[in-house]
Amino acid sequence: MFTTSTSFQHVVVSFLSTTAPNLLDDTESKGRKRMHVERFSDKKKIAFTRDSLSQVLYYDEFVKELVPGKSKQMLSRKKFRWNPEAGHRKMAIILAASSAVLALLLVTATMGFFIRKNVMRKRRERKQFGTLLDTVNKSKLNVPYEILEKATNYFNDDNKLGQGGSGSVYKGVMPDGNTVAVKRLSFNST
Ligand SMILES: Nc1ncnc2c1ncn2[C@@H]1O[C@H](COP(=O)(O)OP(=O)(O)OP(=O)(O)O)[C@@H](O)[C@H]1O
Repeated sequence: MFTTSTSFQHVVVSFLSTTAPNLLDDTESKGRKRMHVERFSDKKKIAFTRDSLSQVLYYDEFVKELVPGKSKQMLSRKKFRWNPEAGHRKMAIILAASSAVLALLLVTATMGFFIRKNVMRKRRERKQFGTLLDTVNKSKLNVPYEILEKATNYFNDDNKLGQGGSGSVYKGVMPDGNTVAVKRLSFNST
């Protein structure tokens, strides 16, 4: 059922369901409770069409947007004020607020993730470096450079055993009498 009243101030609609737009059909509305609805923001223009109303009814907020009027009315023909824009505005505010909160949560979580990852990596590197340093310090091969110089006769060419990709290899005799091969690393800056 969908008609305008004689004063052309109100639109009479069948109040059937907040979720089923198809119930606006004339056949379906027969014998159902009726009420007056008027536009809150623009009473003079009866701008409702069957389409726009059915769209509005489709929203769950429809009932919440209906505010009881003040004048004397029959129970079955209650007058309501309805601001169709209010629902959208409220929805827009809720959407904006939830999006902002969600975005903030996302940014915080992402930052937290990367900070934690960085801290864990540094802790791991420190641990690994510590282990490496320990190994080198405790190793018997941790020999002072001066001893290697003496052992190889100051990296004399006569002691050279060969040439590798990262340096020359020299024969050396350690203070304890052991013969060793010493690689003298050469760093190329180019
Ligand atoms: N223990 C050793 N005893 C005798 N000669 C050695 C010894 N180690 C290396 N050499 C000699 O030094 C040369 C270069 O050895 P090196 O291990 O440096 O080769 P490389 O694998 O090419 O080096 P790099 O690892 O720097 O690329 C060898 O070809 C060999 O002649």
